[in-house]
Amino acid sequence: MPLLLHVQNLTGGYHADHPVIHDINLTVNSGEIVGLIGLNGAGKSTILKHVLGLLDPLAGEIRVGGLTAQEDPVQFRSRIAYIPETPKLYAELTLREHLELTAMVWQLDSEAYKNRSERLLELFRMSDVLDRFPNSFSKGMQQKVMILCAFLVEPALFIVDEPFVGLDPLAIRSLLDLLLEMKSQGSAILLSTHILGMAESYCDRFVLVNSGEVALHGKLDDMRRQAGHPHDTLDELFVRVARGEL
Ligand SMILES: Nc1ncnc2c1ncn2[C@@H]1O[C@H](COP(=O)(O)OP(=O)(O)OP(=O)(O)O)[C@@H](O)[C@H]1O
Repeated sequence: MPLLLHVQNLTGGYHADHPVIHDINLTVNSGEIVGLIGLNGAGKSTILKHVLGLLDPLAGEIRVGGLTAQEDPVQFRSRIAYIPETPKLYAELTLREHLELTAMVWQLDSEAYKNRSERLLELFRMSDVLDRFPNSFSKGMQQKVMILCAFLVEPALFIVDEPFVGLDPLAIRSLLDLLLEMKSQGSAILLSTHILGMAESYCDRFVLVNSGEVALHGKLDDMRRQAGHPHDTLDELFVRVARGEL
């Protein structure tokens, strides 16, 4: 499996004199879902912001398909679609215009746009609100706009930050099915979530961060071995790390 995302010795944060993540190493291969998990404030979103190129590393390096954001910001960014924790929408654009703008920026051809958008709108039951403005949408519907835009692009790398909050069970199922579909088509997916049962079922590997550092990583069995608790669930390992037992 080709290496898609390579984060090497990343130290970073919001102020040069106050790093909040330290010496982070993680990889995501093509065709793989990696779960990024940790307590509130552990540093997950900060890692994701660095991967997206929204923050500059204080030390270390991030490569997507072999390229850093500094070498070629446009190419770097074009390989990534991001589903943020909180929907970020344009109040003055309808759902249709959000989709059209996304297609334009990512230079989708009209056939791919038509096929993908029709399927996604139907899957997430949003066809009827195509010409409405998102500020009239519920929170879950707003989250769906972000999801539709990301899956429209079908990028090499998906960055997904706590996407399940506010979604109804049908939408959660559709999102998980789509992530599995993208994975089988060769996309790499880095998924941050607090829903550990879901992470355990869907992720191939994990990176468990605690206080800005990687505490455990690998497949569930690797982490059990690192922790010395061969029968733990992901949830039990998480609690041990959070309590400072490991
Ligand atoms: N915009 C910001 N400016 C300064 N510090 C920040 C900012 N955002 C987050 N932090 C700090 O960075 C640290 C890591 O926060 P981060 O948002 O990465 O955690 P998280 O693991 O994503 O948490 P959560 O599960 O609550 O989303 C925390 O100490 C937080 O206070």
